[in-house]
Amino acid sequence: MNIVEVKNLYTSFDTKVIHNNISFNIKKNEIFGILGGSGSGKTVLIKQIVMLQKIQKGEIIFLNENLSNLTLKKEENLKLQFSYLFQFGALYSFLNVIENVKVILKEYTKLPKDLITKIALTNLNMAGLDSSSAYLYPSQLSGGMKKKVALARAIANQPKILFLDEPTSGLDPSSTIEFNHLIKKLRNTLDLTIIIITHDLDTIKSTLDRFIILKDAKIHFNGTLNQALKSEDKITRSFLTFKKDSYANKN
Ligand SMILES: Nc1ncnc2c1ncn2[C@@H]1O[C@H](COP(=O)(O)OP(=O)(O)OP(=O)(O)O)[C@@H](O)[C@H]1O
Repeated sequence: MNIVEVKNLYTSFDTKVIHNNISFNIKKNEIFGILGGSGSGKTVLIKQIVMLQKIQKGEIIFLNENLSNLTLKKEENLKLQFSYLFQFGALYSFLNVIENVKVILKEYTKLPKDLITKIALTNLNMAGLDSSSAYLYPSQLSGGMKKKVALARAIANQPKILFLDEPTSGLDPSSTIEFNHLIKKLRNTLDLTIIIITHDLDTIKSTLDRFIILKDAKIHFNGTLNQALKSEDKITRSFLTFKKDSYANKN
């Protein structure tokens, strides 16, 4: 089953074409990667799928709904089905960890306070944090812990789909590996479909089921890691190596 179908999507700003009739699908339960150099249109693409940016030409079918002709009610309904973790997914600095998670539960549910606290703690545990971190403030957390709190918040409203924009940026290699494990675990335990914008080699190699590479406003590659590893195309391969001057790392 397809969760997202992008059909002949065309996007331009002024005279610059960002997506030139691109088409691809994202399947249920996939961990799907969107790769591409800086400015290749990855964030715009995700923003169009999550209805934060207008579709200019072409179609996006999201959970069987055509985003170009949604009623307000359908749009509201769709928005309940996913979470979007922004690139610098900031926490509220004036709220402690558990309050940061509770914000979402208070907004989306009418559950009693003690149950909200229990659910928030469960979400924190699922995101790899134990209850001893629950009453710390963001300024007292490491970068990796902040990402986990943001992830706990993103899963609090029980989404079916999670969009992550460069979730491991700024993390050291071991925190990156830990975060990638967590993403896979969450996909399995919560039956999620996860869509990730990433440049991270560990994420590409260990976490993604399939990915696309955007280049020159087109889909340059669409396939699995194994298919990419067999490819002789230089650009595709540059996303699989750490070479300092590679296309993927020019950012
Ligand atoms: N609302 C907008 N108006 C005009 N131009 C825009 C708008 N949004 C994005 N762009 C331009 O579209 C291009 C693609 O932007 P986008 O943010 O999708 O790139 P990206 O692939 O996510 O890059 P990065 O990896 O650097 O985050 C960029 O040239 C950007 O300046």
